Amino acid sequence: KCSYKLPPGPPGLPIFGNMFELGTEPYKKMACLKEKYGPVLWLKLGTSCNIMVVQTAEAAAELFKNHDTCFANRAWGDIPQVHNYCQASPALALYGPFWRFQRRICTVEMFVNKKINETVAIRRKCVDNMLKWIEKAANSAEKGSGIEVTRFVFLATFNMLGNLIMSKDLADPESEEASEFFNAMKGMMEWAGLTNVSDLFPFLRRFDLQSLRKKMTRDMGKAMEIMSIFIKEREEERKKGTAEKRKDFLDVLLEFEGTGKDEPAKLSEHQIKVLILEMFLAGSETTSNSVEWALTELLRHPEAMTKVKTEISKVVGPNRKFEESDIDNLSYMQAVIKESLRLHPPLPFLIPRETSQDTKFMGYYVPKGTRVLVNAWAIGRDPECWNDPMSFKPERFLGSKLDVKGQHYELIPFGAGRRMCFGLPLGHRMMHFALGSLLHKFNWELPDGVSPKSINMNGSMGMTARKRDSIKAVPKKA
Ligand code: HEM
Repeated sequence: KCSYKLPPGPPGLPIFGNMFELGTEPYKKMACLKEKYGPVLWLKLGTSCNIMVVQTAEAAAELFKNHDTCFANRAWGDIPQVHNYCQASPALALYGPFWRFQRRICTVEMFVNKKINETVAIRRKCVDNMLKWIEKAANSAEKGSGIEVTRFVFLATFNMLGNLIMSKDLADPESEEASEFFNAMKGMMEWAGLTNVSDLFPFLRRFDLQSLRKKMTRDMGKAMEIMSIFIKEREEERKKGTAEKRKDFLDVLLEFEGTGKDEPAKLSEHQIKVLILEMFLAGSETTSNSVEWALTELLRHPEAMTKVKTEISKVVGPNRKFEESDIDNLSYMQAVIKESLRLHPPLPFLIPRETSQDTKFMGYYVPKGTRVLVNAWAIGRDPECWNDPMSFKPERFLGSKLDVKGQHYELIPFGAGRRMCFGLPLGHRMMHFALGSLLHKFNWELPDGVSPKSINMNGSMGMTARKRDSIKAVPKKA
């Protein structure tokens, strides 16, 4: 096997490898290395973390078409093992029958179009609340100072998921139980997004130098404890027959009876809790960040803002609300979202995969246990694939068949292949509905003293790549 070489990469330091070379936006740094090292990059972080980075659409096509199974495992660091989370998590599951079962049940019960269409009213209610919160915040903000829009989009997305899954508003500032859950989840998202020294130097694991394991154990424990209360409440309601008529995802999971062969006979409470937590972790920040980047790009490009507003005015008009059913008729708004996802994929490396065996990839030797990152950020800005790749030009998608569904490897914000995002249909719907409603209800302006050119477009890498400075904008009633 050693007649093949490892992919090329910068030599790095002894012991530390390349860990000091990547900065706060590692996807940008890695994209710069493409020129020197080509489509596949090799990095070493600390003493134990070997990373292969796929940097071009061509290399991504090779991975997803010809090596997908061998690259279909996920890497487990120290943190996801807290409370045995990764044993029951679909996003971290090893590629196999339990993961397949989880994907099937989530898709059939939550993400097929029929199910999404049955829950329009839930998202309507959450978006209406979001618009009310924004109006209230705008009224109490200092004139011309702007509000942090993403906060409200995040709360609305969180509530959409809470209602779809458990028929509960979980980001309600007036309920102590709900806000405790919300805070615990926010903590989990923060700890999951930090680089953990224990993963780079496993011999340091027992010291937990950043206290990340401790903090994750605390916050995940809290979230699970509250979930146990929700589950108990629901079981009692079901016994008494006082549960709501609409079956939500929690009901589906509690009622599940499988064959016990390639699917479990019943789901344990732990499996139910992890599956539900995962929907929040995977679906809330990704969606609200996508809306934030899209709104930011529109504020930087007033001509695109005018076009999208004109389109919405024509299709929706002033006398009714923006509805999900309008989305299909708004080709420019769809192009705005695609263009924004091209430039700012919320998961710039997708979710890291891990090789399940030694393998040969594009002429290189890739050992078992290598972490595989697909740099969707670099691919979305590759001049080989895109004309004028750094410019925000939604028009490039008008009349084009390019989409984000994992068939066009130059545009993969939701990934591709077997491990592609299965929340795509819901995420796509929530994103368009939230952005469309924000644009329909308000005219957005930059705060006093901020010009389109002065907006800081730097990102920062946590669980997702968010804007480093959250965008502030002034909503004026349209
Ligand atoms: C704008 C919104 C979203 C974006 C950009 C996004 C992006 C992604 C990406 C890039 C992956 C990894 C794909 C890969 O490794 O090839 C992923 C996986 C996943 N996403 Fe999403 N996602 C979004 C919304 C959602 C929503 C709303 C949910 C559920 C409520 C969700 C649930 C998941 C799950 C469970 C996985 C793991 C799939 C697996 O490992 O098999 N996502 N997502």
